Amino acid sequence: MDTIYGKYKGLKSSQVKQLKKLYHQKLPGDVLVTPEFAQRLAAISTDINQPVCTYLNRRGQVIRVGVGNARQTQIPPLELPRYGEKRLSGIRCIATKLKAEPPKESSLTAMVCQRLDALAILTLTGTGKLKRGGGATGYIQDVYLAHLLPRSEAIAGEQEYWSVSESMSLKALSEQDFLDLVESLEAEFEREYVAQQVDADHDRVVMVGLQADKISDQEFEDRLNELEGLIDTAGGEVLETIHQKRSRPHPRTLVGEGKVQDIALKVQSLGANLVAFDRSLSPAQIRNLESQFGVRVVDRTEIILDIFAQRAQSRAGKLQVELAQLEYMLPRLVGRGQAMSRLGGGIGTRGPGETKLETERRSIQKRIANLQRQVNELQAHRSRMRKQRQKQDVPSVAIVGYTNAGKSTLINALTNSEVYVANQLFATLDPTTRRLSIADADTAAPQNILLTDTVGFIQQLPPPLVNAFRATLEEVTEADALLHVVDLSHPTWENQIRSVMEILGQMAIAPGPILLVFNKLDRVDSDTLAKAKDEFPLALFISASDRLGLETLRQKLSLLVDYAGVGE
Ligand SMILES: Nc1nc2c(ncn2[C@@H]2O[C@H](COP(=O)(O)OP(=O)(O)OP(=O)(O)O)[C@@H](O)[C@H]2O)c(=O)[nH]1
Ligand SMILES: [Mg+2]
Repeated sequence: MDTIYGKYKGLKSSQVKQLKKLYHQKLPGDVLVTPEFAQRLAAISTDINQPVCTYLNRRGQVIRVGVGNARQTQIPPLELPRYGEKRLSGIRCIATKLKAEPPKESSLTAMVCQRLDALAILTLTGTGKLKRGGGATGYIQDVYLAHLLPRSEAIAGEQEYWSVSESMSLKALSEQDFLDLVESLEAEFEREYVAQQVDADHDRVVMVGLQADKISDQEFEDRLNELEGLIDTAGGEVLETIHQKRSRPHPRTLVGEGKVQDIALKVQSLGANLVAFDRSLSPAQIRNLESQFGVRVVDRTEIILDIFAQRAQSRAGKLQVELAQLEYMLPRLVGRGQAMSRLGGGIGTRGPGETKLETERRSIQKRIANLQRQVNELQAHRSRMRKQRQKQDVPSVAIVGYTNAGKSTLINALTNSEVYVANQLFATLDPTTRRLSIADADTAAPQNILLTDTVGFIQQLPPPLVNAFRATLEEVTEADALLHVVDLSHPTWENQIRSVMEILGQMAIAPGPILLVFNKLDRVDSDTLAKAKDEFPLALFISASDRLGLETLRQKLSLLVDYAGVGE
């Protein structure tokens, strides 16, 4: 109870003692601050020639004393007694300021991030008188009172997220009806919260991108657009995008300290419940960021995993997704566990909490081993099926490509099937194989081939997914030949080709011959078409949905399997 926070090093022990004594003060519950407390705080602050912040709960108890401004002494959200956009945190800050000027934006931001009941700023005169018996007078010049604004008011008034009073007297401040202020604010927050819940069946997301040196502005923008698409597919709504250029990521929080504050402010002011990063975050980074934002933090991998989890239909699909999720989760268990035990709070929870965590970890490891075994069985089963097909000498062709390229549309168009097609990322998770009859290139005799539609690729495919989906991906590597479908109407089609080739290159078994097929021709302008034809003279150009160029594709398919050396 007598820790002094902030920059108190170099203070005399008598001064530290004075600061610690502030913890013994108790104010009446219904006043913001008493003149006596304010003057005494100002006297200490004047003595040490530094700003001092005190944090009080609604019972009038001092719960934190810190040397420095409101930003430097702030309480991390997870350590606040209560936290959530529905209410205020129940803590107010009484702060001194050496210069006679209104509070700075960084202090106000800190107030928003902590959802403080109020922030009172006392500016100093630089002198004053100590009275006998410990009282003080004359230390305070101007007083400002700041508090959060309900969102509707902030938007209507095109103001910031806070309101700051004109300078007032200490007497006026101490006569403020404090309880009335916080109660009316909270009623408004509650109303907004309920209104928001009504149409909130989705996550409200603040998206964060970090632009490294080597990435061009265009590439960065494309990546963020893709992340927004992923969030949208996962069922979230991006309320705001924040980015930062930085040559080296910050080890603890990825983005810099100032940006962390910006993000926290946005989270609070927009009522977001999720922050999504366009990067992989380490378990420690997630932990640090969550404690600053007070809401869940996810990285790109977790979003992709979430989409896969929502999409998985078959037993095999669910199995592989669960495996990927657990593999991703295991190293992160420690962090979330600590956050949780802190929420549970207090003496006695820590020991058993850790033990429980250890048990949990072991049971997850067991489950992973179990799932691995099942995936191995699946892999063996698929491999037996393939062997059988090979015995029958039916050539197989797998359709691969970036997600949303039109692979499923193509297999439907070629084989009159009804594989699920949607303008979503990762619409297909489970491979589907269909028989296709084509005319042999040489003899014109009818020939059967097997066409397999598979899961789409994406740049930087998360490693746990690659591992978990190896049974599915083997359908690709074990096929006699590949059709690589590219959405030529997509602005980043060239990068998408590169990403797909990279992923294919990383597979254990080298794929057979690849036929490049540019799709969505109906939506492509002539310049792009000319460019693609120039760069890829051997490619085919089709529109799967408009059934354009499919006849040529059938002919080429026959040549392709001939070339692959099967089915003769
Ligand atoms: N304009 C146009 N749209 C197409 C064409 N082919 C597919 N689409 C659309 O593109 C979207 C994605 O098609 P899918 O066939 O589901 O793509 P996919 O490659 O299977 O995607 P994933 O399974 O998610 O990896 C759908 O909205 C299709 O209607 C085309 O030739 N032209
Ligand atoms: Mg598909």
